[in-house]
Amino acid sequence: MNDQTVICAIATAPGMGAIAVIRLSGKGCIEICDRIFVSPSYKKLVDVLPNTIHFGKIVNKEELIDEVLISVFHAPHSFTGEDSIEISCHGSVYIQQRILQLLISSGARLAAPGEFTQRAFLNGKMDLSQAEAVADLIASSSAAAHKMALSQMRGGFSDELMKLRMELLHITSLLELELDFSEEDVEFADRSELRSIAIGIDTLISRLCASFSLGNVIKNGIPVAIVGNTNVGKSTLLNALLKEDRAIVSDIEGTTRDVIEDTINLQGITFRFIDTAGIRHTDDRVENMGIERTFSKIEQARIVLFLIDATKNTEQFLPYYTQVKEHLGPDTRLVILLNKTDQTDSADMILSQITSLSSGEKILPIAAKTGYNIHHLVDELVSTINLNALHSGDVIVSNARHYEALSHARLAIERVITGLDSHLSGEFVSQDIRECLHYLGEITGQITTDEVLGNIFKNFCIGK
Ligand SMILES: Nc1nc2c(c(=O)[nH]1)N(C=O)[C@@H](CNc1ccc(C(=O)N[C@@H](CCC(=O)O)C(=O)O)cc1)CN2
Ligand SMILES: Nc1nc2c(ncn2[C@@H]2O[C@H](COP(=O)(O)OP(=O)(O)OP(=O)(O)O)[C@@H](O)[C@H]2O)c(=O)[nH]1
Repeated sequence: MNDQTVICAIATAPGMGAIAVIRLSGKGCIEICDRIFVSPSYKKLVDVLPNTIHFGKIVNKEELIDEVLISVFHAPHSFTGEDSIEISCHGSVYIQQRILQLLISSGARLAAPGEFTQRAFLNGKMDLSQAEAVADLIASSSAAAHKMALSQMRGGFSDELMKLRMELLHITSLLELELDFSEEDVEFADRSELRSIAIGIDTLISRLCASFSLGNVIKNGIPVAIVGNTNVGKSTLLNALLKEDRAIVSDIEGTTRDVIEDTINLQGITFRFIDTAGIRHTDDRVENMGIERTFSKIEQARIVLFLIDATKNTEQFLPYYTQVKEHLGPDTRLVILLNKTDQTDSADMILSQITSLSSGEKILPIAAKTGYNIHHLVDELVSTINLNALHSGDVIVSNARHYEALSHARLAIERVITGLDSHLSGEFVSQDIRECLHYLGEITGQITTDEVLGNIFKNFCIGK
């Protein structure tokens, strides 16, 4: 089933750069390169030692295209597990395209997105969850996302799944022993021992499932809705937070800074700030639609920052506050920000009024314009997310596909437990164990279909 053809692609980012890397993989790729490569000693790449680098020129018959460095890898000791070549050329877009075309006319074909990593998976260099982590690693733009992807790529999750698999196989072997002697009506398997193993598995799977809520926000950013009247200082606050940010600033693909979403890395975590329309009572239909959207953003947020203007009286507060609270999810944190405190002498008074009107939420006096207390706000935002699991090296599930498979696996193991409790025949218990194994196997790719693989790798970059 494995496609053995030689694939090629530009591995570096599209566009001009100092140097570009073109990679090839598959049996015959070294011969293909020899057709367009001339080394100063006329030595052929097929004759060089693996894991060596060679200077020379890329030519199209008599025409010189570039001076390059070529690295040679022999199967199975390469990223893909196949014979592979990397050509480092000068990073001109023209040169990159010319070399790629020469390779194609010499017998290689253009790689599909993720095809190198897909081959690494098919050749047993990594399991599917590790291959997916390669894409996450490339996409990671915060310290937390980077750490999580790296741990998954290095097999942290795979090891955990392997442990679960061994335990499940252990139960099956005990049960199957019993089945073999079923007509003798012997219970080889100590059911209470089986039960305690199954409970241990259930606990592990449940912990992995629970980690997804953290993994998901680390990967996709923590949604923070900023609500408040027009002119309370929402944009100014975003700018102040941007200044606080000493790490990389990135925009979520497909949105622009001046629209409604800004992503900001704060202390190594990505936050997704969602600016919303002001809430007020109005008969204007269009405005009401905007307000409805604000409520739905509040519902989706993990943190809601409710801005109020300290230079105005507290009448602005209560109607909003009640409405915001009505739309708050069970795990959503509300923080009240009293802004523009630099512009008034009565900030303390407003603060105590609001404290008595509210019900125990954190209220922080700030001045977005001067930067006053913004570092406290940052600490507050960061402290909402408990990163202990990440720092202690626990496996964190960040992939929706894995989460779904784990949820199914959990249902299956829970059926195993109820089955054992109700003295169900070993045959049926075994079936649920096999189902649990099946779902775990979907994560690592031991059980997979071309369709699943296609869906995973089509989202990779070309050349990866
Ligand atoms: N130039 C270049 N840089 C790169 C990669 C690459 O393929 N090429 N990588 C790729 O995406 C990443 C590094 N990952 C790699 C993983 C394994 C092997 C490899 O050759 N493995 C062999 C040999 C291991 C060994 O010598 O011990 C193997 O697993 O058998 C290469 C790169 C990031 N940087
Ligand atoms: N003195 C003072 N002025 C502020 C502060 N924060 C914002 N402002 C001013 O308040 C005005 C409105 O600020 P914006 O950040 O545009 O407010 P906004 O909530 O984004 O407004 P809309 O986009 O209309 O919803 C601007 O003139 C800001 O300079 C602050 O902390 N102190």
